[in-house]
Amino acid sequence: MPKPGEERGPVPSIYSQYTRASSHRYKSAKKGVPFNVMLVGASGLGRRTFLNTLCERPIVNTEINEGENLESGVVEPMKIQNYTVDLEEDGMRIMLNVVDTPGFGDGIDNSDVFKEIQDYLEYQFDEVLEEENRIKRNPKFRDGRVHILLYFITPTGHSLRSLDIEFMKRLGDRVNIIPVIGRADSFTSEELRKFKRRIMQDIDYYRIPIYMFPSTEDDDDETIEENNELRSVLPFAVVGCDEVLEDNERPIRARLYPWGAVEVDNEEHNDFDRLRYILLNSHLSDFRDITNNIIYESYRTEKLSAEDMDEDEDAESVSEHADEIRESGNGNVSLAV
Ligand SMILES: Nc1nc2c(ncn2[C@@H]2O[C@H](COP(=O)(O)OP(=O)(O)OP(=O)(O)O)[C@@H](O)[C@H]2O)c(=O)[nH]1
Repeated sequence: MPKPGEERGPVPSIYSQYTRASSHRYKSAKKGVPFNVMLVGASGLGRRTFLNTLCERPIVNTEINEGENLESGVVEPMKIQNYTVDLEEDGMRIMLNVVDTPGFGDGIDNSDVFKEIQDYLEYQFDEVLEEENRIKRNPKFRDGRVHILLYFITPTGHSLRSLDIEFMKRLGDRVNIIPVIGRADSFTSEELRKFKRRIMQDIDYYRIPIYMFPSTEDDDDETIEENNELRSVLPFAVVGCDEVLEDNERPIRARLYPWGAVEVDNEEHNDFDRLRYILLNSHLSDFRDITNNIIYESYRTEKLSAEDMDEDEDAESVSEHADEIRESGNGNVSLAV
């Protein structure tokens, strides 16, 4: 078996079926595009600060520390919290719904937490499936399918933890996952480069199906080049900050340290700006299309085939039962199925 970092074949991926179904950007800007993002990661990695930074307003009060009970040894169960906010990006209205998961990974056994998130994702698919099967559609139906899950990796400088590997492996075929290094200002440039490389080696070695900026045959050179470039940035190293500083009359979002400032929107300091752009602008339609055309479709096929199989098994056992009765000499059989 090859070691992490050694060459392996391509990761079997849901994205191999991907053909870009729509144009790169939504032009129907006025109506608004619903976009659902999930944030998952251990406590204290800056998920909630990231949410405020992304939305450029205080959506969640980061003064309240969701993970504060950890220090006293009390492990609170994970919560699933929704935040909705209307954003405007480049003339396009985005109805953003962010699903946060405070308490993720705080326990010793996290299998219940994985299941809870999986159930949440699948419940959204089931809701759509039910809606599609209705004779009369509900005009107010809200599609809650999660288009992208940002998975926050702890900035250890080592490799992925088994929690990260198990989680992303388990849910990679239910949602587009982008790994993100939280609190990335804890690294020097060289440390960050090595840490990123190590994580991508693990992702490759453990065959974790993350969103790898797939290109299709129909893509133009510019899109292919852009995707190649973004792939090389993975995982995105982000810094979050609620504070805005006025510097030479230009507002700057920065974390201030005795030795200097880390600017949130400065590409040389971290990848926040790039990630924000792909989420709310360049790749928003891809995330939605892949969710609808590949991930949801494969869930739907899986679910309907399982139901068909259950029905076939029921029918088979009824017919076997009927055969038994016939063989036992009672010819008048009437069975309710
Ligand atoms: N150094 C550094 N600290 C950060 C960053 N983002 C947030 N923090 C700080 O980290 C602490 C936790 O931030 P939160 O945003 O509440 O983290 P969380 O992941 O939501 O964690 P819980 O609230 O425990 O669920 C706060 O003190 C933040 O100010 C960052 O990019 N770099």
